[in-house]
Amino acid sequence: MEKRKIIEVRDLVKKYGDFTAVKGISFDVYENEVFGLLGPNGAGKSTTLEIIETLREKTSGTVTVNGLNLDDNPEAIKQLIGVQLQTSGYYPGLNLLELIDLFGGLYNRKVDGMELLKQFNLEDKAKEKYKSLSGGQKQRFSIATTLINRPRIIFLDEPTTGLDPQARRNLWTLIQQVRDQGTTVVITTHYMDEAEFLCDRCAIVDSGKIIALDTPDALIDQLVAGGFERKKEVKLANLEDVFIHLTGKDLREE
Ligand SMILES: Nc1ncnc2c1ncn2[C@@H]1O[C@H](COP(=O)(O)OP(=O)(O)OP(=O)(O)O)[C@@H](O)[C@H]1O
Repeated sequence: MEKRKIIEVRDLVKKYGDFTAVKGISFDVYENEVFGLLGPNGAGKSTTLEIIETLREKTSGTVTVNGLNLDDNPEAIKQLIGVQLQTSGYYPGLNLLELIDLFGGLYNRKVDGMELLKQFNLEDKAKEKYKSLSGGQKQRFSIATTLINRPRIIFLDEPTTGLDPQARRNLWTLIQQVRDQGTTVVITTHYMDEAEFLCDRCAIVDSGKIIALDTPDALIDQLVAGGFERKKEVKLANLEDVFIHLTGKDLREE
């Protein structure tokens, strides 16, 4: 079956003064996939994401979201997307349920806050304040809030930075569940293990250009077909496997 394009980016350029951060990139995101923008610090991932999210002006190029041109329909695009709010938006006096109600009100949506918290394993924290949560819980809450306006697409900028291995794996599973329930997910990351596990397709961005774009498997196969071999013998497990084996898969933060 032909996959439907939900985001189309063509020849996107972003200049900050004399510096060109994004140098004419083009890519499509298909409906219902996890699409990753991978790259080192400063590659232009966040800039690209923020332009599609209507949060940053582009210099040139075309962005289309669900058939809507970004130049003509930014407000309509905002209705279709879910973005992670800055933590400064989490009023310190409110608990998680109250925050969800507040955000729902901003979007003019009635939200079942408890159900949303349950989906992200946070039901026990409903009456807690954001600042009392662990790092993993904060990230889970932040991702939960992207779903409040029932968006078609959510954008997650480095969602697992700073989390321990259990919390990262837990978050990967939750992100896949969000996709499986029908939401397209666009993430940025510079963790290749994360991209390999989580992304259906990914674009590797370097110095403002896309230098490769495919499924993780296809990218690896292309490298191997070109004669690449790892110098070291591949071990059957790595140090993270040892860590998870010894400390268990369960989240520790509760
Ligand atoms: N407001 C700005 N003014 C000037 N330069 C900027 C601005 N925002 C970003 N840049 C520069 O543009 C380049 C791309 O930044 P961007 O944040 O998009 O990269 P990134 O790939 O998301 O990196 P990171 O992983 O570090 O977040 C960097 O060199 C950055 O210094």
